[in-house]
Amino acid sequence: MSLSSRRISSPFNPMAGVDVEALEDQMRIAALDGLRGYAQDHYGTVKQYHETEYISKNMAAGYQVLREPAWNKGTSFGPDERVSKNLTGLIPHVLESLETQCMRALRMINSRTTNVDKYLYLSTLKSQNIDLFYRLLIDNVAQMMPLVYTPTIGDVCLQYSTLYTRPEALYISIKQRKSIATILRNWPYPEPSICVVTDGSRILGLGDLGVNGVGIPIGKLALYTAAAGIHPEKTLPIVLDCGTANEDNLRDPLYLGLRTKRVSQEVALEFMDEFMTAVKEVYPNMLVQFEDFETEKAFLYLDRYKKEKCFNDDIQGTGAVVLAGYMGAVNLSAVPIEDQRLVFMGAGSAGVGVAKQVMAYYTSRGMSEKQARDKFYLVDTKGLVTTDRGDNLADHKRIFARSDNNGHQFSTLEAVIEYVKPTALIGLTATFGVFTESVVRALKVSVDAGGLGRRPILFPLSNPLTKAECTFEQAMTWTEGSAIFASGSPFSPFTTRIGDKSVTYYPNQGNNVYVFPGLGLGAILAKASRVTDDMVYTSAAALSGCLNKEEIRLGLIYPKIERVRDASVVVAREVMKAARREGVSLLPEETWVEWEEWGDVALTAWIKKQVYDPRL
Ligand SMILES: NC(=O)C1=CN([C@@H]2O[C@H](COP(=O)(O)OP(=O)(O)OC[C@H]3O[C@@H](n4cnc5c(N)ncnc54)[C@H](O)[C@@H]3O)[C@@H](O)[C@H]2O)C=CC1
Ligand SMILES: CC(=O)C(=O)O
Ligand SMILES: [Mg+2]
Repeated sequence: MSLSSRRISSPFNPMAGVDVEALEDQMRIAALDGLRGYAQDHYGTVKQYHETEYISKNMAAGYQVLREPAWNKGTSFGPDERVSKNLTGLIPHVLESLETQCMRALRMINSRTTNVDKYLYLSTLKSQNIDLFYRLLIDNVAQMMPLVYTPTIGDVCLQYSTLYTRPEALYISIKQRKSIATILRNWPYPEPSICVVTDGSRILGLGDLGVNGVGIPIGKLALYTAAAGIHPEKTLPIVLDCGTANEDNLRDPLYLGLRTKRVSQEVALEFMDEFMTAVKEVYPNMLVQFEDFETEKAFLYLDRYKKEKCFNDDIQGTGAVVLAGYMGAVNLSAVPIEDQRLVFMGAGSAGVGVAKQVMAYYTSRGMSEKQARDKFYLVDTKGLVTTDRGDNLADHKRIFARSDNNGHQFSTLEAVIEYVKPTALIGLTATFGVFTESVVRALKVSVDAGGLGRRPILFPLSNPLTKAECTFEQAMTWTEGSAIFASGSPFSPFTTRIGDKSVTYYPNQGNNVYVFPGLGLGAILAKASRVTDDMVYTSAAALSGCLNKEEIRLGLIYPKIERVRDASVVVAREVMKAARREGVSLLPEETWVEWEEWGDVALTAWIKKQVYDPRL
């Protein structure tokens, strides 16, 4: 037996044959078990002895400046600042531009072999130098966004118990429900403008991840800053810990959340009421984005708090972004909008949210609600959603339940396609591969039957990539390149040979990142007292008009991701105007009168002046 295994081999030793390392591991865990519990293991109020004090940037000096990520400029501190802040000698003598620092960071990222490692590097950078992190993200958004957001963030959430090194959010456990206001006040940056909150119950398509879902609010808020320029100090990620149904997490000794089953919906609702009350008390102007709550809670909270300053990204943000893409796709498809028949695979928060937005578009074009609803066929795990299917339909599905099926039920997607002959297929199931070859080919056949040159709309929108209903390559291969394609997470372009020619197809990313940053920015800048349906709808219409000539030439339906910041400004501007129309903007009337005189160009310029754009 090798010495290095540290297995005790002497026959006289009572520990003979014992693997010491394994034993030490067990002992470590046992020791931890003794400690394991919660800092505050009761439901009482936490006493706070003093208010959080915000240190002023101008007062800080030396190491304190370098350690505060919002103040640290690394090697870009100029000579005067180095003197006034006592930094001389604490950093290398060289003076570098932000761009040079970005080059170093890029080189580091490119040297890492896994995406999670790249994420970890970026996350460390964010905790050291916020301006550098955001400059890098903004200038390299196509490369960085998949690292800080879907798909990598999905892996990060799955491994969060192990990857955790430092807090980046507020963690509010249901055990601390009497202290929510105190916890909110402990956030180190004053007066946040926007929070993204989840209870981790449906993280992307990965299910219930409990507090490990916190990566999603962190990632979404990084995009609020990168894609819309909301100042990073004004963003607040929050995870509400209500327990989890995730057995892997419950078993993992490193899991950071409550080690209990998820509390009942009734208790979760009381907790949510307390949370929303505390938010109103502590940060009355803060916009709340609900994110990745499981279906029933998502709809319930959106309805319950509709008079508050909040919106649900999965229902409304996704609805708006897919509507925007659909508007463009209809034009490319050569199928008149009246002839479009849409099959939705997945009838949850996103599926129904999208169907409702598209329906609003139809009714805005003069169709009656019934005529509009007739265009939609929703499918869930039990098949086509019908009024007489025999199960107890969840409330959110009822509006789209078909009653024209003459008693027939359709339990598979193939059967639905055969029956409906759709022109568009939208996937929001969180299930990889449900758009099989036969499904996609059947979609193409039903579209081809309508006439030459018609193109199917195919949106496998589930996240992350491991949950996509089909890949881009599959979509292009099975439709001979004719599908108008959008996916939730980014696919690479696909190049193939047709005869002796090489042809490259370009995918679209149909992700709510094209909407929520601009919607949030618009609501904040307009000082909207709430987010109305019209503001959400307007965000879709605004986004659909954002394509430039090159994007139109390439047959895209969304702006390239490199232009997401331009799109967000347009979305924000139109959302602001919608807030005014709807009477929810609390800006003084004179301001609006002035803007109306100036027009869109001036309002756009004003928005651009308000936003964060790290340049030293
Ligand atoms: N691209 C984007 O911007 C967005 C994408 N999503 C993605 O959409 C997916 C679903 O999200 P939610 O609607 O919030 O989840 P959900 O849990 O509310 O809904 C899922 C729906 O899919 C159905 N379903 C599941 N497996 C199925 C199968 N094999 N066949 C037919 N139906 C099936 C369920 O019955 C349910 O109706 C997730 O993967 C999420 O990441 C969500 C929001 C935005
Ligand atoms: C993109 C997003 O919000 C989701 O997949 O849940
Ligand atoms: Mg989401």
